[in-house]
Amino acid sequence: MTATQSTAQSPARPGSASDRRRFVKGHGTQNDFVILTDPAADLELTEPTVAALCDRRRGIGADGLLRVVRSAALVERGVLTALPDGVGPDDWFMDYRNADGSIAEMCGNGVRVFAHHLRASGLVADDAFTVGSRAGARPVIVHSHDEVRADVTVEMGQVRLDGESLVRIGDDAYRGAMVDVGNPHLACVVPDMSAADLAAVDFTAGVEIDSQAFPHGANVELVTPPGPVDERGRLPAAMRVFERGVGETRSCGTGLVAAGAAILAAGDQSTGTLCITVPGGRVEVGVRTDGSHLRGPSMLVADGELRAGWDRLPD
Ligand SMILES: N[C@@H](CCC[C@H](N)C(=O)O)C(=O)O
Repeated sequence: MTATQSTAQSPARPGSASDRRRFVKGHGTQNDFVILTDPAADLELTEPTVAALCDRRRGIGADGLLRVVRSAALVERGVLTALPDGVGPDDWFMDYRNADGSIAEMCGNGVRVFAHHLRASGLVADDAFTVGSRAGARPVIVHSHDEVRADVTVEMGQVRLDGESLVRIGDDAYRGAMVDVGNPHLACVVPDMSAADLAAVDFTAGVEIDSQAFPHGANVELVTPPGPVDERGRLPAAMRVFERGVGETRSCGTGLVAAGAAILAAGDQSTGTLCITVPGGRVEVGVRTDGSHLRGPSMLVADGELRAGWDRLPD
């Protein structure tokens, strides 16, 4: 990862190359991220570099990378051609990359962890603020936080359902709703599927979507039909996810919202609140006619510093 001139031997000063090698590791319901704070977009995040950093053997290991950067800096550096809808030049921008190095428009769990990091590091002093993403502005509320834990709601924007498609997983085919939550999803509510059936699905048998329906790929969710509403009026369900650019992850925030919308649509409803369990925990999803929200935990588990030249292969 090149960050202008290396200052490997000098002490860290704000904005120095050494600062830009500092990272935080965090997760939202075990969807895990490496966070790099790079306000002026000095880092050159190439696909191979991000993939190496997210690799669980060669690098730190994560489902994705979150670069913390000022929105205006991404435009100045040509990473973005223009500010996305509703994003101001001074907003902190979540520059999200999947573990394979590819860019994705949005990451719901990522926004929770990103907001927690901004708040815990003092980069933001309020509990309510806006995070920029390629899918547009994402307002957040940090209900509570300390250095390690937070409870965060993200306003996830409009959910769009647009027809149906199929996915093959091994020898089985599942039909699902094509859902746009800023990024593409195929959310399959599988009739009669129990939580035990869901746990037994083998994603390693191969996951094949229709590339004509999803020319840019898609994230795939398998979801149980909902149970009876809980004491807070929320529909409970369980979900597993196979993410574009990553593989199976233990949670996916945009996928949870897509699953929520698909569950409601399967019951001929377009609005409602759900409590969805994933392998990494549980979150609340709300779908309204004018938007949606995701509420759940964030954990920041470690701070560290990459060594200069970490990404150079041995001779
Ligand atoms: N884990 C994320 C989604 C990350 C992006 C996704 N893999 C894609 O390529 O669209 C989430 O929490 O939403």
